Formats: sequence, structure tokens, C-alpha cells
Amino acid sequence: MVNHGMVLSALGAVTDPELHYDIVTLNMVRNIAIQGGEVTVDVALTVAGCPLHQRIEQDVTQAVEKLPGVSSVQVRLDVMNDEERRNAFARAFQKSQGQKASAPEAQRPPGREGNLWSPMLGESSETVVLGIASGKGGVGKSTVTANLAVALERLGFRVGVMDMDIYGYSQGRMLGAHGQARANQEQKIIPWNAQGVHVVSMGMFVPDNQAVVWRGPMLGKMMQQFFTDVAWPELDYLLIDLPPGTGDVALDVAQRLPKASLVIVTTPQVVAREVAMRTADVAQRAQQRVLGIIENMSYIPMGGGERMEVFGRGGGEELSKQLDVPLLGQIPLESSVREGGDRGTPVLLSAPDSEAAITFLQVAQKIHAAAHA
Ligand SMILES: Nc1ncnc2c1ncn2[C@@H]1O[C@H](COP(=O)(O)OP(=O)(O)OP(=O)(O)O)[C@@H](O)[C@H]1O
Repeated sequence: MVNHGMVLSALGAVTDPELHYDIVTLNMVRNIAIQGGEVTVDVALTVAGCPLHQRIEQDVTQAVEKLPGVSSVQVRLDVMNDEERRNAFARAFQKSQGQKASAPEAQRPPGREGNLWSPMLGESSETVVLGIASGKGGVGKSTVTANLAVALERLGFRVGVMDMDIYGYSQGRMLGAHGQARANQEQKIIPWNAQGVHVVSMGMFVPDNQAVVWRGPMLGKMMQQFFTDVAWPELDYLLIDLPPGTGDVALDVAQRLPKASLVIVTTPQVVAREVAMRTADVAQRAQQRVLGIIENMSYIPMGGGERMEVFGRGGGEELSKQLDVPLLGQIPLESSVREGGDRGTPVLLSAPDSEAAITFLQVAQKIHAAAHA
């Protein structure tokens, strides 16, 4: 005869596809009712309209129907309230940090209130903190970060870039900054000043182009140090170039920088959009604001308004509709963008009249409007 404990332990093997932890740990199982061989499981999703609800429903059914004595399984889906959702994300975060529960205070991630790594992260701070995320690698997230930073600087704002793409760090090269880290009298790291933008990157700490070996938990440690150990000047915008990745990265940022908004970079390709969707989905479920979508490599300008759409079309627009956030712009694929990045003179400075440069400026304006709406 099947009992409550057997069902619960079977459900312990069902994982939330994005948070990567089991639905029991995440408190997603609200109730289990058993009548003879008929089992009913009430599952609370983290957010209404969760695109992965069918998968969860299917996994729960499969896990429970295998148990001896089970004749039928009914899964009833509901949605968590705000507090339940916060707890679920906190649990996922604690798990992702392993032993962190007993870590010293300074290493704990800041909560929504107090214990912030930097006054920049406080609710009352005027600094807009934007994580630039992508999901899939190679879509041009770092290029977009560097150009947006320069565009915002050109618009008259004080801009910082934190290169958190730890093993793919490239902001120094793209913005034309180099040299080892220097410290001020208080032993705080002085950011590079490149093209008027203040930059901190892993590239300051490793000899030329050496590879960095790192594991997931390092992201948090590095981010903490990049906030606490750097002599950041007053900033209007801090852009964080995030490593590519889906759930774990978005979750990390949501937990550590609840004030930050995300800008998602994708390409017109369906596969890039789908991966970006997963990143955005986790961010939204963690109640982190997604400011908008930037579609990169959208088309090659052929002159006379003609466009060649090498990577297909519609990825950015589709994603913005799915997430109900604005499409901030479509950046063309132009050799001047790549050359600018390789030479350390972003296209906005090396070819200011190019279509890409003009689009970056427009996107920066839209970001400013959206961030202050
Ligand atoms: N709009 C564009 N036009 C031409 N080349 C581009 C454009 N955007 C990016 N690139 C080029 O594509 C390559 C990948 O870009 P980038 O390094 O910015 O991607 P990424 O998403 O940050 O990659 P990763 O996720 O691996 O860090 C670079 O060589 C860059 O110069």
C-alpha cells in the first residue's frame, strides 16, 4: 500500500528544471492526498504561466506512478504567493552555496535589506545597476556591454563596467584598457579608466591572456570583491557583464543584487532566443526586473535600406513578447563592430556614423528612459 512518506521521497527526485533543486526542498509540494491507489499531488509553481509547468507535471506523474500500489496520479498545479516564492529562491540559493549557511557574515549574500556590499546597491542609491546577460555564449553580450557603456558615457553619464565574465573576460581588450591592478592608499583597487568608462575586470589580476580556472561559487566571491575592494567613483550606471549561463547565473544575481535589472542579449536565431528565455524566466521568477531585450547581429546593412538577415529574423521580438518587456534595439552585424572590439576602440568611437553606432546610442537612450520610468 502506498503511503505519504513513499510519495514524498519519490517527489524528492523531481527537480525544478530551472532552479535545479528538487521540488520538495523548494517547498513546491503543497499537499499529498492518498485514497486507496489514487494519489493527488498539489504542486505550487513559482510563477503563474511558468513555461515549464508541463514538464513538472509530467515528472511528478512519472515519479509517483512507479510506486507500488499506485493506480492513478493526479497533479494539481497552483502558484506560490510572494513569500513562498522568496523562500523557495532562498532555499535554492542556500543549496547552491553548499556550506555557506555557516559562512562568516561578510561572505553572506546581501538580503533585500541591509548588509549590502556597497552603498551603490542600496535602495536609496541613484546608481542604476544593470546586469547584461545572454544565456547562450557568443551572442555578443560583451560587445554590447562595452558599446552601451561608451554610449551612456557619451550621453553624459558616469559609467562603470564590472567584468564578471570571469573566464571569458574581455572588457579590457574591448575598451582598450590594460595593465595590472593598482591600489590606492586605502588599499582599494583603482578601476581602469578607458574611453571615459571605469572598468574592473579579472584581466587586471592575471598576466596577459592567461586562462582562469574557476568554479561556480567563485562568481559570488568575485562579485563581492569587485564591490567591496574597488574604489568606485560616484556612478550613474554600473553595467555588469555576466558570464553566459541560464538559471544559476540569473539566480545568483537575483539573490545578491536584488536591486539590479537585467538586459538580455540575444540573436535572431531560435536557439539563442530559447536559451535567453530560460535566463529571463528564472530572473522574473526571482522577481528581478528584466529591463528589455537587445537583439544583436540582427542583419547586415546592404545600403539603401536593404538588409541581409543572416541569422533569421524575429528572435528578439518574439522574446520581448513572451516576457512582456520592450525590445530595446536591433544591432546590425558590421565588421566595424568586431574591429572596434578587437582594437579597443568601440564602434561608437571608431565609426560613429555607422548604423551599429547609431543604434547603440538609441538603445542607451531607451535604457535610460526605461530605468527611470
Ligand atoms: N554586431 C556585431 N557585428 C559584428 N561582430 C560582432 C557583433 N557583435 C559581436 N561581434 C563579434 O562576435 C564575437 C563574439 O562577441 P562577444 O565576445 O561580445 O560575445 P559574448 O556573448 O560576450 O561571448 P561570451 O558569452 O563567450 O563571453 C566577437 O568577435 C565580436 O567582435
